[in-house]
Amino acid sequence: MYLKICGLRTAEHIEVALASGADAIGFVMNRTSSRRVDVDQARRLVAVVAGRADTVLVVNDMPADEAARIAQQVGIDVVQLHGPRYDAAAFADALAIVPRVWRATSLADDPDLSVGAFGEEVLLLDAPKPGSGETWDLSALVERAPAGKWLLAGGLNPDNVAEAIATAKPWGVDVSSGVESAPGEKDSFRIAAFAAAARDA
Ligand SMILES: O=C(O)c1ccccc1NCC(=O)[C@H](O)[C@H](O)COP(=O)(O)O
Repeated sequence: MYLKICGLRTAEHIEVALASGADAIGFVMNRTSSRRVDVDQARRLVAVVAGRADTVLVVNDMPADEAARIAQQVGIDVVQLHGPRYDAAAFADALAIVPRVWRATSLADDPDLSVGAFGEEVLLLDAPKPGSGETWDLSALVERAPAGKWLLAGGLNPDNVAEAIATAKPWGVDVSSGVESAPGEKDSFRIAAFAAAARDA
């Protein structure tokens, strides 16, 4: 079970996530997010990860090519284009700069659940409002879960992730709010508990 912990902003919580078995560390560059980091912060945090996991730049209000250039500049492995504003041309713009792009969407926004539809390496299926901690009805996935590398996200937490995995049978999971003690404030114990619950699912 591939595990992404998203919205990290401190070396302390990156180390906890890595020690807990995280395969990916997400950094958010969204103007209004409580988890946002700037380019200099991202550069420093990438150095903390030091190749021990995939690093992911998460954007939804920035042009795809700008996000790709930032990722290339600071050494982030993956660009996660989040939401319906990113069409096939946007993915092509990003892929012309970096080799690894992920597509994040919701069932409401995009009925095309085929991994790779826009050249993405991984498809992330999320609640309609990203980073909100809101859960969504996974029953629609029981018959329509995609084949290949896809991440389940949206309102996951240490208490519900095992059931979510059993229901949707994803390739991996992604979490942000569910491992926080307050908006933007990651909680080491919840990170470890989430990772253990996902691993044991
Ligand atoms: O996390 C954010 O603040 C955010 C803001 C704007 C666009 C995307 C954002 N996060 C994307 C992610 O990959 C989150 O991990 C995912 O939406 C799950 O979030 P949560 O429901 O809080 O676990």
